[in-house]
Amino acid sequence: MSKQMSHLDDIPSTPGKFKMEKSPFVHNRLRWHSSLAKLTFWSFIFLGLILIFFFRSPSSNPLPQDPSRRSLRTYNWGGPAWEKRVRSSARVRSHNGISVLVTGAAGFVGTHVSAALKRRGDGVLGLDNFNDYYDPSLKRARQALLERSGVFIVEGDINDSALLRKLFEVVAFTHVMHLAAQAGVRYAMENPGSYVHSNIAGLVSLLEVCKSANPQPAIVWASSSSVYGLNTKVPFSEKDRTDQPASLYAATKKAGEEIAHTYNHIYGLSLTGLRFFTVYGPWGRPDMAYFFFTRDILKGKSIPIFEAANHGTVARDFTYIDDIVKGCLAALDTAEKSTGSGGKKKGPAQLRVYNLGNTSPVPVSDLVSILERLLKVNAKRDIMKLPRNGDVQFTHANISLAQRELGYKPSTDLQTGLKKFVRWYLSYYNGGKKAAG
Ligand SMILES: O=C(O)[C@H]1O[C@H](OP(=O)(O)OP(=O)(O)OC[C@H]2O[C@@H](n3ccc(=O)[nH]c3=O)[C@H](O)[C@@H]2O)[C@H](O)[C@@H](O)[C@@H]1O
Repeated sequence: MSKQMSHLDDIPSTPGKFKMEKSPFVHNRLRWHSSLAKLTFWSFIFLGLILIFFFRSPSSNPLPQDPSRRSLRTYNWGGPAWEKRVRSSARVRSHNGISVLVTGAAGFVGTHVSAALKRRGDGVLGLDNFNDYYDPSLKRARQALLERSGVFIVEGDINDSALLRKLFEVVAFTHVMHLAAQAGVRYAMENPGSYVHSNIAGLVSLLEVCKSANPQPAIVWASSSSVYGLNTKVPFSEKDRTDQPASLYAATKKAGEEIAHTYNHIYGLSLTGLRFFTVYGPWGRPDMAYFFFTRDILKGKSIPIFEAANHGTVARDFTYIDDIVKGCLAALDTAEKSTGSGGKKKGPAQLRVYNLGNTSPVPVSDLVSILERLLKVNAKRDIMKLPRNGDVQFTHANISLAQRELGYKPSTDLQTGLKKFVRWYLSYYNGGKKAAG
């Protein structure tokens, strides 16, 4: 940049005057024209560089988020070959199987749910925008994994109504497993717009298309334990208040639950919200504490461990991915049909919300101790005050409703689950030699 500036500095700001002093009139005119051409030329170069800098800048930021730019991204979809792949991926291969559109299929939970559905013979089509909230190469690796088991992931955004309508034209999905979202509690302060874009506008865009589809699908979607916000009564029950969210992320998930109510009420869509409690496991999300603690312990880097006021314990009801997958499949299997058609409600439809947690909260410092034992490395603990940017002190799920109605019964404790995570982590990142994103 400074080099270009120096070129610009060479060009006099009043070229005519400058040359008048040194040359006869004709020469002056010629030199004036050539200087003007030079000025124009370098101005274009300068402008070009600014544009290149502007468009390239997101990739140099580890968490580049401009949701509007994301939605401007164009995706290639359509055409006979593409439709054939869509149909084949969504084809049901077992007796009584269902055909499911899984949004966020290249995400952590989306990948595991898609693989599980495919394994039992259901039709599965994925949808994902492969955004760069965290290392997209991990999403590509999950995509490759799913591709090997016959699941095609369509590349596109849930805000693209034309694409969603096309998918429903090609396949009469019986169910939608909606897992596409802007996740993460603390990041909401950095990029609030991305939460509104994905968790509110994206949800409405999807429900609009679902309500007009014929037949309407039943929808199961990811809400969050964070809707319990600042509640102090534990364990958290579905009957408890959810009107004091501590982060914008939580507020958008809470808004999602209200939006679900509206679409159920007006259009007869069958809707089930699942409040996930800090899901972890192999192929997990690098923005989550257990994941980047592992990376940083291995690197010998210190890790920030949050502590509440007066050395109060910060704890989470960490829930292993396989238990969550079982809960998701049970929610799909028990979902009743939507009752509307052609955008019109024909009768009351099912509206449900369930906690999917582990029912045994673990302090974050104990999580670190387990990781130290599994990695055989001592962590450099940096005890910090719990930041007031969305974090809550603890979460703890009451799961009796999910137990009763979904047969949900989590069976993996944190020690066992983290062992599986660490084994995956070490093999995926080549024994820690390759850096995690
Ligand atoms: O259960 C949920 O609803 C939410 O669970 C997680 O949110 P969170 O529980 O905050 O998960 P992490 O960011 O992995 O944090 C886990 C624990 O580690 C603590 N932590 C986090 C980051 C850090 O640097 N240090 C630290 O001690 C947090 O306070 C928290 O107690 C997910 O990131 C959300 O997307 C999800 O919706």
